[in-house]
Amino acid sequence: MDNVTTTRTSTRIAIVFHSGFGHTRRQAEAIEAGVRKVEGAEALLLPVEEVDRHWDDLEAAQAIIFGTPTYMGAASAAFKSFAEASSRSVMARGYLWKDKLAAGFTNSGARSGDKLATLIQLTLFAAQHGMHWINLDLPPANSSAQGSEADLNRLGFWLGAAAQSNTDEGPDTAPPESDLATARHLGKRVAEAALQFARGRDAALLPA
Ligand SMILES: Cc1cc2nc3c(=O)[nH]c(=O)nc-3n(C[C@H](O)[C@H](O)[C@H](O)COP(=O)(O)O)c2cc1C
Repeated sequence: MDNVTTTRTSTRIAIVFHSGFGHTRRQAEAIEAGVRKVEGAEALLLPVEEVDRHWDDLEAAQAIIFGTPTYMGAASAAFKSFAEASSRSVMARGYLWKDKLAAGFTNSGARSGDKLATLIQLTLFAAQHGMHWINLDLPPANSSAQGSEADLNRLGFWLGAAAQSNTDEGPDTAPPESDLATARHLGKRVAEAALQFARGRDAALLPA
């Protein structure tokens, strides 16, 4: 049974992710929920294990949001495998992702957990494909006496959405709601930007 879900509308946002134990999948599903909030946006939730049957669907997307757990201070081996496969299936066939929008998210056991290294890795991956990176656009929170664990962007990242899952909790309770809300924010932001780009491109193609 195919594990891919889609919602039908016009501008497609693909979410390509790996999750070894289900925590990063929760974050990916929150990103998808954020995309679905935007009228005119279509979400494609795609585990890296199924990418081989969906390269064409990725080519048809206006934006691709990349997600991976942070393992050993970097993207997981399964995500890296997908990234390397894109060299043959996307770059070598004519830089098929050039000028698409890109964004990223990661989840780990520790609060920092060296997640920034993973987000930078995702940014470089997108840049190698000639994509335009969309950042998180949320002020860093939980950094004052008034702050709390319930704050959006409680972990204080700028480059993408971060989540932290206690290592003794399963994906039913981790990551916490604040990190899922942060992920929903990123999904919505990317979908809005993708619609702006798509409409701008359409307008630019009209005769003057
Ligand atoms: C091989 C391995 C390496 C890990 N390395 C890190 C790490 O560098 N930093 C960290 O904070 N957590 C690390 N963790 C913890 C995971 O990031 C954490 O359990 C995460 O929630 C797993 O997400 P998943 O359920 O989507 O696989 C590691 C876990 C594994 C299995």
